[in-house]
Amino acid sequence: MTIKLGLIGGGVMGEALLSRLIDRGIYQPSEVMVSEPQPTRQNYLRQTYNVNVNTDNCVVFTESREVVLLAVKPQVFSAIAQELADVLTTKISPLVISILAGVSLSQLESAFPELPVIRAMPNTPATVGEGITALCLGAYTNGKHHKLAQQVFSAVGQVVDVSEMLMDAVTGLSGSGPAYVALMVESLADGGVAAGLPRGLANQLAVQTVLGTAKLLQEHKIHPGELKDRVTSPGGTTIAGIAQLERAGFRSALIEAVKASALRSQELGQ
Ligand SMILES: NC(=O)C1=CN([C@@H]2O[C@H](COP(=O)(O)OP(=O)(O)OC[C@H]3O[C@@H](n4cnc5c(N)ncnc54)[C@H](OP(=O)(O)O)[C@@H]3O)[C@@H](O)[C@H]2O)C=CC1
Ligand SMILES: O=C(O)[C@@H]1CCC=N1
Repeated sequence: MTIKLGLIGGGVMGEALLSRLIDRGIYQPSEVMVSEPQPTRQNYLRQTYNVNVNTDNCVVFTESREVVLLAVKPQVFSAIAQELADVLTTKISPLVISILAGVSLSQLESAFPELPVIRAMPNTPATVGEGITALCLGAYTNGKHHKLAQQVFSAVGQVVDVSEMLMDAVTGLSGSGPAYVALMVESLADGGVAAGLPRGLANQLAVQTVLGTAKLLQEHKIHPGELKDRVTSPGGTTIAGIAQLERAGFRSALIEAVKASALRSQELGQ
């Protein structure tokens, strides 16, 4: 069977994308080859997804006919680029898609000269098809490459095209954002426990509150401020809670978190 998708790095994000792409039938397991250094992880990926697994990134690259997805840490990017340098050819090349935080199109195009590359920033809700991925296209891509990337990432959620100057900000917001939301859910549940709720019920209330609020904002397309006003009765419970959040600098903390993450993304690309 021809390998269509090569995945270099089958960690958290690589697996999130892999699981959904296979589940949706975008790629058959036999059409996928993953490279991973650790034998335990290799066995896990082979057994869980029935995909081909290899330790040699060059084999994964040369065998892949459609897409090579780079999903390693940005810190190992140059080592991988050096490894692959010998097998690069402009004759038949897969589309290279990098999801590495901070690594720029110009760095990708220096590593893969004259090859079609796309810089993408997905997020972990991709695992359940509720991700959002920002794409920016390299100079050697064409409409077919763009369509292919859209097909891959629309299988795991929404897709937006952005100019590269926005990619660090996207990383700070939607790339890292699931961690901030998870922290908020955990804290809401802790608050519920502090107020006397059993842990299981507190977790359920916290998760569903965040999920339902997001769905309401999305489906009714209302401004978050308006929704806040709808919940806030005069002299009621919510305004007492909001006053406390404002005292603790809640909004500012989130703004600064997104800015710090965007800055770190910029640093990782230097
Ligand atoms: N996690 C997230 O929410 C998101 C991550 N990203 C980006 O995705 C990339 C991967 O992140 P994440 O999945 O969290 O990280 P992980 O560490 O979970 O995954 C990276 C994987 O690559 C493997 N690896 C290390 N060296 C090599 C190598 N030389 N060849 C092949 N595989 C190798 C690692 O193995 P080992 O552990 O043994 O070193 C690991 O399994 C990062 O660049 C990150 O910026 C983008 C969006 C969201
Ligand atoms: O924390 C990180 O660096 C990666 C990039 C976006 C989400 N996780």
